[in-house]
Amino acid sequence: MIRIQIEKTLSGAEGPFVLSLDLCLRPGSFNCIYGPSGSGKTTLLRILSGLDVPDRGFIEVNGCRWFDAETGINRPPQERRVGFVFQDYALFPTMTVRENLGFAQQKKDRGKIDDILELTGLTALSNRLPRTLSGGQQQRVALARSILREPDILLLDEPLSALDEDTRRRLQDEIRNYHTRFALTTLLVSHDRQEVFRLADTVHVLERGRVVRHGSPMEAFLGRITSSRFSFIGTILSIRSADCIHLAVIAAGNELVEVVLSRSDTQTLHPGDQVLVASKAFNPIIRKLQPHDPAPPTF
Ligand SMILES: Nc1ncnc2c1ncn2[C@@H]1O[C@H](COP(=O)(O)OP(=O)(O)OP(=O)(O)O)[C@@H](O)[C@H]1O
Repeated sequence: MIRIQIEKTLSGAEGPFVLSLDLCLRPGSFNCIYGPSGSGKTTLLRILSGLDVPDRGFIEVNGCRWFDAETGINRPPQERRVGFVFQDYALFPTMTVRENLGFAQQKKDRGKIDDILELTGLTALSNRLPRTLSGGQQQRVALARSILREPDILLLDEPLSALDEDTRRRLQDEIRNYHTRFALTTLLVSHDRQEVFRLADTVHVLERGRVVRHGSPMEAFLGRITSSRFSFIGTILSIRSADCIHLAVIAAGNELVEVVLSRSDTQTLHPGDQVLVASKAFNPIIRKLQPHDPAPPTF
């Protein structure tokens, strides 16, 4: 169990505010911190990894205090078993893939590196330098490196946000597989609701340093546990008028859909807005796609 009870005053763009958290992460759980820019998400990850220090509180990992403001305990980063994956990969540019992985190990264990290279599909790339790899391949190396450390907690700070949609999806599946296979306790920071839905068991919605909602992604984002309604979250790409109606083109994952807007919607909605598209009377026909099926049409 990981218990985090901390406070830290931060200097926000609109003045100081307090990052004040009381979180309990179950072993093997996949947790997400979701919130707007500047709400304190990265600071939490920095505090957990020992790169930043809270003003008050404690962090306890599997019964061991990593930080305790009262007793003065503050384990340095190298004594915390943390795997940290950033958006920008943070690989050593002059080291090969294998050397990057070897650097993460305290006791060099070539067999284990071979296993993880195999598992992450990196064996054929093991002697390449990071700059010769695609973004997705580099991030796979960063993930492999963080798993090799056998972390008590895996911290993922918007790890996929620089990648294209297809690569993101593939790596989301891989992250979830590694999380399960290595029985990791994972804390993901993400801006992306679809990513949170795909990956997280529990989401904490952070606003100006405080958790304003938490629960399953369904509970936290939609305020309900189950529903027969059809709904998805997407981003408005454009709004146009055709004859007497207004139409919004909305991107949901890789798909584009066109939705009719009411006149009042056109005054409050703008391109770039994230929206929930829902239909109460939805009676879909559903069929499993086969490998030989053509790609579904986009509208
Ligand atoms: N050590 C610190 N002391 C005081 N203020 C800080 C410190 N570290 C970060 N801040 C401020 O706290 C606020 C939150 O920063 P943080 O990077 O945690 O936000 P975030 O939610 O991760 O944002 P983004 O999504 O844009 O990365 C920012 O205004 C930042 O300038």
